[in-house]
Amino acid sequence: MIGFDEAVGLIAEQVLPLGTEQVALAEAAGRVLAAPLHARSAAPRVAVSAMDGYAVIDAATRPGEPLTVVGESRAGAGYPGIVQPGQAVRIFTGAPLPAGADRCIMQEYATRDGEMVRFAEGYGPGWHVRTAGSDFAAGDLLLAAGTRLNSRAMIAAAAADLAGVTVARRPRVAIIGTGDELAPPGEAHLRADAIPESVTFGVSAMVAESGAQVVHRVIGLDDLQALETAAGAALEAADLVIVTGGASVGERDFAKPMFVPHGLDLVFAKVAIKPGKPVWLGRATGKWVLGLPGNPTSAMVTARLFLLPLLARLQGQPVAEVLRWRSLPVAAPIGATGNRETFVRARWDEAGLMPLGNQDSGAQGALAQADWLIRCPAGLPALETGQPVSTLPF
Ligand SMILES: Nc1nc2c(c(=O)[nH]1)N[C@H]1C(S)=C(S)[C@@H](COP(=O)(O)OP(=O)(O)OC[C@H]3O[C@@H](n4cnc5c(N)ncnc54)[C@H](O)[C@@H]3O)O[C@H]1N2
Ligand code: MOO
Repeated sequence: MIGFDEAVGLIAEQVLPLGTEQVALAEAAGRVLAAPLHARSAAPRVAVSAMDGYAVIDAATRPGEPLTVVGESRAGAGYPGIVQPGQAVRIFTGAPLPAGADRCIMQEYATRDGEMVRFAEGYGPGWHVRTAGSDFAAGDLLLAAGTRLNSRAMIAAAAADLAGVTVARRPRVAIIGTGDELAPPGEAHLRADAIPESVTFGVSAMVAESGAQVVHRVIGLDDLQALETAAGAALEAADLVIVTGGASVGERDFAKPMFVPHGLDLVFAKVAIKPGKPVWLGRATGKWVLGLPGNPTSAMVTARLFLLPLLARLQGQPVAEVLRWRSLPVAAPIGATGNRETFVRARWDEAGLMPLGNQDSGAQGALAQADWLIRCPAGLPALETGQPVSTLPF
């Protein structure tokens, strides 16, 4: 059995990016950039107005003194002439500042009388001009390689005036849930001894949230021969196969045996953590195989701690991208930690970081509340309210 840091270290070291592809910007949301993204042109490309009002020459403008309005500048159609002393140009937010003008005065300060306009005292100190390149210059690095294109990053990528981007190939993921007791949600109540299959739903959601693609999802009975066949099909379809359940030591725990005929080569099996000790990682037919324990809370905690780093590496990101530990004060006492490093489930409420009352590794209801993990090293004495703990968003 190895420790948590050692297991993550093996993922960081051994899992390599899958490769890259070019995609249209419209298809790029959620993907990870595989190359740095530089701006094609400056933003704004020319000086523009930040307000609706009038473009003027500051040195030739005084409160109360009328100016002649000689034209208009709209976003998309600037004023073609050069503003002269005694002149103003009607201008709108985002419109190019006319040549000659250096200031925009908000229309709230303007009194218009036919072709003439006058401004009230107090229109300063803002000049309301966004100078060319004040956001970024042509060639500026806007997004580093490894950045996930979230909603904010998509704005920057589009503003760079690029039609397409180079991104990491999306990992194809197959998920196999195992267990004779599992029934599709909605059908478990129809059969004695059945329970609703929940774990692959949570794992699929996590895969999708991390930019990968679930290409194959099956539930297998505890029958080794059938599971071996299912393993073969999953390995064929995917870059990563996740198998849930059957990770423990019972006679019907087939998660590892089902991959043995496919040449399973283990990277680690069992990690000294609670929950999730039976988690394991291996390779078969050149693909990655991650085994998660069947207990739903154990499955989701180990998915957070090992699946996300694995998917990050496959998409060219460092594991630190998804394991950003943050020190926060705990809002209630935590009992002493046993001999396994423990990841306590917590939620953020009005008092702050609150450990959940239900820490059962089979919990499903409490999982929905658990939006933080608290990392407690093995042998840690009991903690009092207010003590700092190492945390990770769950
Ligand atoms: N003698 C020992 N027993 C157990 C040990 C051990 O070291 N010695 N480890 C325990 C730990 S820790 C865990 S975690 C579990 C892991 O067990 P498995 O990965 O073999 O999981 P299963 O036995 O298949 O299932 C456990 C539990 O979870 C339910 N389950 C499984 N899959 C799903 C699913 N897709 N959706 C909903 N629920 C699922 C299953 O019905 C069981 O209740 O082993 C301990 N035992
Ligand atoms: O470690 Mo198991 O994951 O406690 O239930």
